[in-house]
Amino acid sequence: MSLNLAFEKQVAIAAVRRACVLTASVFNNLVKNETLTKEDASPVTVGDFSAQAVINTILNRAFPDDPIVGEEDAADLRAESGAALRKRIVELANATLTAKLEVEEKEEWGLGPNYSQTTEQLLDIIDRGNYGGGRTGRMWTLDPIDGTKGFLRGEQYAVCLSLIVDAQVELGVIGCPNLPSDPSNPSGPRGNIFVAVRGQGAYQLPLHDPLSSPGTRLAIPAFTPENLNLLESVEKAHAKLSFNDRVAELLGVTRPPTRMDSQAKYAALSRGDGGVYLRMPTGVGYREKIWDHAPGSLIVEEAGGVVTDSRGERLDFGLGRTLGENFGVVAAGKQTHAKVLEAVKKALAEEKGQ
Ligand SMILES: Nc1ncnc2c1ncn2[C@@H]1O[C@H](COP(=O)(O)O)[C@@H](O)[C@H]1OP(=O)(O)O
Ligand SMILES: [Mg+2]
Ligand SMILES: [Mg+2]
Ligand SMILES: [Mg+2]
Repeated sequence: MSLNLAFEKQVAIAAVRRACVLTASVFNNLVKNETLTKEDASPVTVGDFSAQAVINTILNRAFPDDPIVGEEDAADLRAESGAALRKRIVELANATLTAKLEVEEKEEWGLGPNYSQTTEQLLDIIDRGNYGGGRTGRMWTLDPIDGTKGFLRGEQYAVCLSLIVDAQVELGVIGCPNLPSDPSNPSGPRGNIFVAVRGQGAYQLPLHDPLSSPGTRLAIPAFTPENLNLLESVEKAHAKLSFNDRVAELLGVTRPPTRMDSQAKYAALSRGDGGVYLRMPTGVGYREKIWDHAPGSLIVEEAGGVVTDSRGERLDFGLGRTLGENFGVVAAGKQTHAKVLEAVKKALAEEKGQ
């Protein structure tokens, strides 16, 4: 049975939209113009912390009892050495929170000109993201900037928020400020929000139009080997790309992979802009974090896809802040997924035989 999460969805979209405006301005002011000196913090750190402060403020006001599993914590900001960074983050978070209300937003969420926060309040609110996760109850997951390397390159990154209830993702929202609205027109308008509520479908909305809900419904198309391609990380340290090449070969894929940073890969897959998202561990013991997969996996499922690990098992969001032992991620449309899983198992067996 689908939960009625209309209010949660409205709040989550508004929170992600505000954070996307913030991160885009950090990029334009601090990254592109290189106004941060070497002694200053990295722009991505400024963006991460202030975006988490903004989203946590809104969640805390709208859902005061809900815990949040967020990527960042304020320990470094509280240190004496964090003074310059702290000042920048407070300025940026307050500028974002006090901006005028959009039609779908409410003052009760701590938004608008009357809601400037103190430094202490903002540090505490960043630390509202320190929940350890678990199997029962409601919790939000937040990655304020996912794909930090892509963010710095001016390429893909994502602001990622989800609501998990009893270890099942029920709501997912991903903001992709740099993703083209129409994949067939890559130089056309950019900036989209992807949203899904379990049982209610997945949708794409333009980032800059707060009245655009519900948006365009997404459905993963069927693929043949000729038009199939893989979505994968840009960063070699994040996934085993040589393994992907072997799987593509086994599947008879001839198109080159699409390399893209962040959970924008799940968004791209959900609209058929790439047929498989394959992310196998590099073997260094890295554990995937729940905030890196929760919203994306629901959006793909609601677009008609299947998301499992390399054993064919569902991702387990009830183990804490991570997904536990890393068996990789295989995401694709229903028909494609079964074939990809078979190829993945074959490639794994080949590796073992070597
Ligand atoms: N060693 C690693 N292996 C896999 N993923 C990693 C590793 N280090 C960081 N990440 C995370 O991988 C995700 C990006 O993957 P991709 O390269 O596919 O876009 C990010 O969430 C990034 O964290 P962060 O959110 O801090 O950028
Ligand atoms: Mg991330
Ligand atoms: Mg991040
Ligand atoms: Mg990070």
